[in-house]
Amino acid sequence: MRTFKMKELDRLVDSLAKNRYYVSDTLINNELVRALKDEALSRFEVGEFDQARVGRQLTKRLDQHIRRDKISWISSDTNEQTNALKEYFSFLNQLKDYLNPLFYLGIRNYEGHFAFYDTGAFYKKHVDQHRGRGLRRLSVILYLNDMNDGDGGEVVLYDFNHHENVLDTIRPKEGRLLIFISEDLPHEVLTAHMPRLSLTGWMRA
Ligand SMILES: O=C(O)CCC(=O)C(=O)O
Ligand SMILES: [Fe+2]
Repeated sequence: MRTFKMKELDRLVDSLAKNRYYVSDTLINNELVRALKDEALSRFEVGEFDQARVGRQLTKRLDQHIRRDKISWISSDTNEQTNALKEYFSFLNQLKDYLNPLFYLGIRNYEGHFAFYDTGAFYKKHVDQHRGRGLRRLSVILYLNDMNDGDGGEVVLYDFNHHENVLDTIRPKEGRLLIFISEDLPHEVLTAHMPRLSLTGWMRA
């Protein structure tokens, strides 16, 4: 089981407290990233990705105005998980145990899916959790391929006080992990100009 480098966890805590988000290229080891990517690709090959929906009440056409990614949910039942997902869950568990007492987050579980943004796909500005309305505490996104200059697909984070102001623009890179406080940061995914693969999830109370 992976143990953290304390230094990096300290940085994560500082950054979450100060900026509401944290980006790391080293927290998840390369082998695990590779295995998760392989899993995403094999799910894709067997057609396990479905068009993502925004809300049950919306029509499909409206959904496609807001988001165009395709997703494949992961089971939280360890009996149904590959070794790669088991290891990723164990990482999330350790993270939960570390962060809960520091931020009073009360995180108990996790829901997540692989996401595939084909060329032309995007996800318009949104918040993952409206304040006081639900259980998503932390958004955790692991990017599974490199997007280079001109490839699009960057995620834009907006300032928590001034929702019009860009806080940061993050380019996906294989193994890059983005964590942010779900109800604090509006964000969007810019149009991808080449396929973009990620593992997106939420640590929930
Ligand atoms: O993939 C990303 O960078 C963000 C995805 C996202 O915002 C979401 O699925 O809610
Ligand atoms: Fe989101």
